[in-house]
Amino acid sequence: MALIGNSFKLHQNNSLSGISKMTQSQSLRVSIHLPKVVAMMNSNTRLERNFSVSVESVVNELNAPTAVEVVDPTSKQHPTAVGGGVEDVYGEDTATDEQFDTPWSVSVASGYSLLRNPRHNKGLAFSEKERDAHYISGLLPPVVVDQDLQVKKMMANIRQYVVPLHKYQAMMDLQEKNERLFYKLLIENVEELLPIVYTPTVGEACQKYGCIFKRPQGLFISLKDKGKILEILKNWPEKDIQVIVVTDGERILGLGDLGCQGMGIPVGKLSLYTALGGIRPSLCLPITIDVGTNNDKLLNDEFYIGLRQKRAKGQEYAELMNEFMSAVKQSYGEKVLVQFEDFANHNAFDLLAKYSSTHLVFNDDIQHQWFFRGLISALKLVGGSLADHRFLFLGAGEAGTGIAELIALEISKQTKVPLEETRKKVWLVDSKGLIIKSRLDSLQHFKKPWAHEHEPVKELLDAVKTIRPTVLIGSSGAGQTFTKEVIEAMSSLNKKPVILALSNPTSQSECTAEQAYNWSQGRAIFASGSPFAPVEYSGKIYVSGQSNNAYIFPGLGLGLIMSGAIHVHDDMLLAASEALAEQVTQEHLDNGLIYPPFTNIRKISAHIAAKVATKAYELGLASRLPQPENLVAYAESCMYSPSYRNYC
Ligand SMILES: NC(=O)C1=CN([C@@H]2O[C@H](COP(=O)(O)OP(=O)(O)OC[C@H]3O[C@@H](n4cnc5c(N)ncnc54)[C@H](OP(=O)(O)O)[C@@H]3O)[C@@H](O)[C@H]2O)C=CC1
Ligand SMILES: CC(=O)C(=O)O
Ligand SMILES: [Mg+2]
Repeated sequence: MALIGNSFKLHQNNSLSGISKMTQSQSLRVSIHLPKVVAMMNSNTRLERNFSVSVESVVNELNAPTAVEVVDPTSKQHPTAVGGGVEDVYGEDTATDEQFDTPWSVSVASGYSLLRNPRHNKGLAFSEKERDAHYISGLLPPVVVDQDLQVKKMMANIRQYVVPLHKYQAMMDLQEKNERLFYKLLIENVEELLPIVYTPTVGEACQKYGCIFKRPQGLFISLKDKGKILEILKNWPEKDIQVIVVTDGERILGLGDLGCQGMGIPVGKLSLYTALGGIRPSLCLPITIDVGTNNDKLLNDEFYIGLRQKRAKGQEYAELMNEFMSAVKQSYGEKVLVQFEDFANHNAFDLLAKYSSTHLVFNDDIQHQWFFRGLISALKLVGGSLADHRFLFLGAGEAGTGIAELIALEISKQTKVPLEETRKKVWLVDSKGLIIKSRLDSLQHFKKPWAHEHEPVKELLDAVKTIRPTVLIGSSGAGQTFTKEVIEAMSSLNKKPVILALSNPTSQSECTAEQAYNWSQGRAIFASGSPFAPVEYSGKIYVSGQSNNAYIFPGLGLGLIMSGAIHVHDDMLLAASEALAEQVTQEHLDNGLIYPPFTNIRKISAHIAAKVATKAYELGLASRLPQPENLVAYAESCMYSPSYRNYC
């Protein structure tokens, strides 16, 4: 909870600072969640004890009990109850009911510290009245500007940078200085800024995270914290967390093991939860679990910021993850959503399977229902039913086998042919070649269902020639593997070859848009994980789609939170992907786009959230009752708005 207006701060160790600057005439509002306080008083935990002391301290120190107003924010009369009025007791928009589970540490920002508080800082947009009321007159030049002008100015600044990483750094600086302006910029310029805060630039940011790290953007939990993870979670300033994105940094995009520097990924994903899905920033917590790294370059880099040891595995790894997952539940309750991100496949499948029954978890590197819908759109352009097509994947890991299974399941559903049979429509190539029966014994468990009868084939080009796929999907993390020969072979087999290069970032994309269109003489139906600029081929402009899970997880998260879902069910993921598919219009398809543009992503997210929530209610997995009548409208009303609040 934050209070604006007095030079006063309550610290977790019970001390008060700046109290002498207060006069009795200055009023101080302390807004608390009364039921929670009762719980706090009955408890012995560090922060909770502090709270009871804190309110007393405030009253005693001021010697003016009437100056402390204790407000029950659950009261209907409370001015900030819903939708964010002008008053901003919580320091941010308060749109969902969850708002009342506020943190109980009190921090009061004013004067110089207010300008350094990213959640409340408005920079030159503080009005004269606010400047007077909050002791910031003189700290800013006299001009007062509105937020729109600030957006215009920041965009001009960012556009001056030529190097994408410099744009990334400018965005991160902004996020650390003025959170609302950061989100307004991102929301209003999503097509331009998504490639900066997300793939591809976030990949380079992770590679250089050791050098660009400035201030905490999330929590680092390492092997050294074993036995203390619960305490570490308490060091994060927010106590009401609803979404965690966690990585252990072992498979960062297609860039491999970046150890502790993988932090850029949870930070980037969570900024999309807010910008694209409307989940308040304070509810989001990026976490990196540092169990070491097997990346020798990092281990030998004197500036590396993580543990300098090889990765822990086996029991040591499992115990740390287990403590983490328990601590998360104990700290934030059963309904905190944990998204596993960019774990290597030897851990990712097991973690998802293990915690699916006990926690609200999902992994968008494995669960690709959204992609499947894009594929259906692509096939509309080519013709034929799903069962008429043959699919070849380069890459048989989390993404490849996850998508392959969805395809086989859907063909089985449509044709009533058993799954074991429909899987034969799908072939996968890994680093050792085509996955076939004779390799069965040495295959990882997730590859085994894809081992079909065939002669050994080592190279992708030979696999294309012998399997004769209609759809080629890149999920290898290996850049430039769809060579000219491969795409020409696909084009000689198909009038309209479907080529989907999913690997991120751009450097790891199996081919570029330009290559796909040039080498197929403009006939390819192409989409990629990271965005490519439009391409001109033979006088025609080709705009390729971005096939990326960013379409789905922000809306999915919002739907889970607003329904109070207690488990992620596959049908909810399917509902999310159906909602996405509904947003693809005939006009998009006519332009070769199999996904809608990101420009309308908040609207898309509201639809996804509503479909997910509807499914949660249908399945009896929603805990937030009664069910709102119009879930799309409700989703929209829950969304975080980055507009400034009025502090007077
Ligand atoms: N667009 C999107 O939204 C998403 C994109 N991705 C991207 O997909 C890529 C793969 O991710 P994920 O499946 O999790 O990774 P995994 O590590 O689980 O799988 C990679 C697979 O690619 C194979 N492979 C690697 N290099 C080659 C090569 N040169 N030739 C043939 N096969 C190769 C590996 O073979 P082997 O098993 O033999 O080692 C493995 O089967 C990443 O780049 C990631 O960024 C992932 C999720 C979503
Ligand atoms: C997009 C994503 O999650 C990945 O490339 O891993
Ligand atoms: Mg990922």
